[in-house]
Amino acid sequence: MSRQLHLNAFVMGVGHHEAAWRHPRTDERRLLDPRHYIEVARIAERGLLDSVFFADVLAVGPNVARNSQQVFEPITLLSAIATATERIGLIATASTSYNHPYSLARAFASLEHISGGRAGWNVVTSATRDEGRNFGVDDTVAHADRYVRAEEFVDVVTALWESWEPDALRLDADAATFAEPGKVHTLDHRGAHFAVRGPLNSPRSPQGRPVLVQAGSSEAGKELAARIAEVVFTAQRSVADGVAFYDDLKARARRYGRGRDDIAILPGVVPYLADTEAQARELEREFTDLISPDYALGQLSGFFGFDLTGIDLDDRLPPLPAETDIEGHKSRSSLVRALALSEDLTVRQLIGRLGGGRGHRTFAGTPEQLADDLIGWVDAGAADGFNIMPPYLPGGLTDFVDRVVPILQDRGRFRTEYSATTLAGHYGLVRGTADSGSAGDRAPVGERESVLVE
Ligand SMILES: Cc1cc2nc3c(=O)[nH]c(=O)nc-3n(C[C@H](O)[C@H](O)[C@H](O)COP(=O)(O)O)c2cc1C
Repeated sequence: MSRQLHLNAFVMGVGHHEAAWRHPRTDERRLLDPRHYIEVARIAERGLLDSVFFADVLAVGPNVARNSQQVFEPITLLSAIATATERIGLIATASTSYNHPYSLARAFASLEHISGGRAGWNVVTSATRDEGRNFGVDDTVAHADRYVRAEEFVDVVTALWESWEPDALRLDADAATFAEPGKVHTLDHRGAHFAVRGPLNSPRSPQGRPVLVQAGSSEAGKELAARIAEVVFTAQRSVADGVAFYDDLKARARRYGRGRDDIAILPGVVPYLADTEAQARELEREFTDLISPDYALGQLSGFFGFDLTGIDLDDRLPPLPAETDIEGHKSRSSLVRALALSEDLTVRQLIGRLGGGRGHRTFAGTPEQLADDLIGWVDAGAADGFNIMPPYLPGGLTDFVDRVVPILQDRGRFRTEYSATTLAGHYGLVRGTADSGSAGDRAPVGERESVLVE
């Protein structure tokens, strides 16, 4: 049977295009309205998508005057969405650089319980200097150091999630037994960055633990993904690049003893859909025309850690730091540079091309053409599915769900009903919840001094 696609809706404000909030197809007042995000998640659920996903950055974006900002903290927002949806997976971004594993493990465990096993964590290391400055860090933290901390952070969080054995919770009021102490374990973790005793003050969750997602494509990012990620978001612009990334990541995962189906790889795509290709291109142009160059140059400067504001828009990019010298978004800086060089773009043309998805691939065409394209990528071995990034919301997602999903279904490439209740189930992840972890080696709570719980 042909491979089924996995589809995630990447939700950003009133759309991914940086000028979406200024386009008549959106209502910018809805940016601050939780009902907008609930509506978007319900549209995605109506389309039987695997999940919705929210990104997060811990600082105001490059130009607060010129661009709409992400206003809600994702776990908080997804907790509201969880109560208004039934089946769709809920993926939140959270930083390993500016959080603590215990509190983050607890927040995600709460989302797990609130949603009935639909939570996922997009693990990011927070690449920008402005984020550090909000947490007492003045200088950019070295890329390698961020990933070393991330590796330990994820291990501690995972161990906390697994600190309760699946059947530890008894809830037996007659026997006055809330939980079986012998099945709730400490970690006694002492590492380079964290000392965490555990256990987590939240029982094992419905899907065992949240799904781990990763989206960094540098060497260190791919290594982390290969070891721990179950879903990978990535920005690949051509089938050839997609195949190279896909094969590389699956081969790395094999070295960690993981199978090909243990990781779903989802490149991003920003779809402009219309009845004809010409109309779709015209729609894309309408958005491009609304770009504010001063905002776009701020964002471009952020990718390279190099001030490009004030550059002549009709010039080519000046010589820029190499990926090896960039401590921020390594992989995205390489992608943007390659795009500019390969097509000999002026800065004006480059920011036009980046406006829709910050370097992610854009697609302008008919629903049929997009369905063909997506299936083509999967059949070429470049993807297991896609991160759908509507340029405007909710309309861009409605069009995808109403016009592209049915074509994928007719071709037998997408589910016609949910067969699972958990996020891991939607992605077909086989994980041994009952036997995962080596909790048995750790000290049961009953053998420790008692903790006064208030
Ligand atoms: C689809 C997608 C979503 C991302 N979302 C976030 C995000 O919400 N917050 C963030 O700090 N980085 C985000 N990133 C960036 C990566 O997680 C990573 O930090 C960045 O690519 C730099 O990592 P690298 O140097 O390993 O490539 C995202 C990347 C992709 C492809």
